[in-house]
Amino acid sequence: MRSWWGWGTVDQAINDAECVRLAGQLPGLPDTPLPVPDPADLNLPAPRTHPPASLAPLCSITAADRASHAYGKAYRDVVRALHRQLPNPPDVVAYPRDERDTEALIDWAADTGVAVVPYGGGSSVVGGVEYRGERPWLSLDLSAMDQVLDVDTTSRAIRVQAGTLGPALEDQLRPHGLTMRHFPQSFEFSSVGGWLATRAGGHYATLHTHIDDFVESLRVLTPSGVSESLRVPASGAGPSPDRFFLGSEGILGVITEAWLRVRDRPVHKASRSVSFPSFADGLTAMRAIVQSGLYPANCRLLDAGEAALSGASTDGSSVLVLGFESAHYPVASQLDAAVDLARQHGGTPAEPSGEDSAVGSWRSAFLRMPYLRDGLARMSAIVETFETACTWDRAEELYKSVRDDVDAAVRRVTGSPGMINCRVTHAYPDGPAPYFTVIAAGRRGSEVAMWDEIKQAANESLLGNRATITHHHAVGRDHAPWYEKQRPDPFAAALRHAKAALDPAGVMNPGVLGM
Ligand SMILES: Cc1cc2nc3c(=O)[nH]c(=O)nc-3n(C[C@H](O)[C@H](O)[C@H](O)COP(=O)(O)OP(=O)(O)OC[C@H]3O[C@@H](n4cnc5c(N)ncnc54)[C@H](O)[C@@H]3O)c2cc1C
Repeated sequence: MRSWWGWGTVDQAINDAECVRLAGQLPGLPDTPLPVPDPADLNLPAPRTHPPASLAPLCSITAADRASHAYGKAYRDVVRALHRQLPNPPDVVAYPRDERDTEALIDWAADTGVAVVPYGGGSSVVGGVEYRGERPWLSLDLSAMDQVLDVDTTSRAIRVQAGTLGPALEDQLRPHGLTMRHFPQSFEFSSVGGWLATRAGGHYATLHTHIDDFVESLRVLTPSGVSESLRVPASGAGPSPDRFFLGSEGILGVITEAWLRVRDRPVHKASRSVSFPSFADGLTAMRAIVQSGLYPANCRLLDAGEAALSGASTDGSSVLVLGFESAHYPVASQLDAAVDLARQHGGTPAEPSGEDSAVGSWRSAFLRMPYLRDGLARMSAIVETFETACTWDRAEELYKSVRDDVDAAVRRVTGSPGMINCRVTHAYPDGPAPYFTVIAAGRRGSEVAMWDEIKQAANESLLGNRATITHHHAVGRDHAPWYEKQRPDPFAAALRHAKAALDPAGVMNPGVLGM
């Protein structure tokens, strides 16, 4: 059963004793975890609108449905839910079965001024699925639209419905020997439509990183009609309709289907980790590897704090995790070439022995991390991440300056030092995408305000360092003020006009992307 307030499934959540044990590692936290409220006890405000009888069978107004669709899965969402702060849950949650249902729901909303918030897996960490305005609102949950509808094995592409979650997608591709290999950390509980609407980043860390790279064609239901792009491998015909809707985060319409590129399942795999005396040495080695024409499937650099936290190293070194894979040819020689480059830049490779233990520790810690975050949140710790990208010439400076700025903010807000760790999750020939984790002791009842102040400092630091406000977490409502500062004005004006043309009643996800 899915957790209504936290990450993943209820059975995987950290139990009370484990929460207390985890919190023991961070001085200054309370002795007991926040209890998990039952949605039935939340006293949610009564729904302000009701769908017409023809749509009622698709809709729910139960406390469990409304509470579980009130927020995404950011730290501040989890904490607010634990503190029973749900003043503005959706008035109605709808589960359309197909595009026709979706269209009928949007028509009703546009006619009655109800805001529509598309909901895929609900894993947004930027306030993307949480409406903050005054209107009644509908959470449009696409989870019933979860089928791969066509498999073109000749061109190796699939037509898939937007509500399909990561595991259901891969399950439907497996019998064909195919895979998409787009693995965001949230893979298990995020959807194809959500990936497309937020320009998600998968953890195959070079070459095909963003979902953009997989798109052949999109079908989008806007309040003004359906937009379906021509399905071709590439096109130079004017501005791309697919690029226009990618990252639109539900403000222009609902992505209902997509044709996406897939590939043969890999059978050859090789991985190894390399340790470095400093993060700067690791960055130099990483740059050499991604500029060499080798394209590792995994190429991630953990700083000393991150490596220690995930168990990948205990001696203060930074660790580069490298992996190659192919469906068609052995990859050992590519791994050797990358390890050689790392060695030339001061790296010490781990002994090659089957599944490298640093690689294995990092991977299991990575998948377990969201559950640990929730356990720590129940103990009133502050645990959150943010991410960015910049060019290589500024990477080292960015790392230092963001860490210093966030460290100062943590000390100011909490009165004590926190842990600020970094990993580079994606690497391009022209720059890395650093991902920061902040862990600090919060004060019970003030956790969200404390985090918001730290996050504000982080965003200002990214802006000051000319790094993007987000590499793959999207803009949503939380990043909108900083996104607006980075977005060119003529482009903002064009987007505003486009939204007015496609969504004249202004009902589609108001507030997101600053629209
Ligand atoms: C623990 C954790 C780890 C994460 N790791 C990653 C990661 O590795 N990479 C990454 O990119 N992101 C990551 N995220 C963020 C999040 O998972 C992504 O933004 C993801 O793409 C959202 O997909 P979703 O289906 O959950 O979308 P939702 O959260 O349901 O929606 C996200 C936004 O897209 C809109 N939307 C959803 N579906 C549609 C649709 N069909 N049509 C139009 N608009 C739509 C929503 O209205 C909302 O604005 C992580 C989040 C968490 C909590």
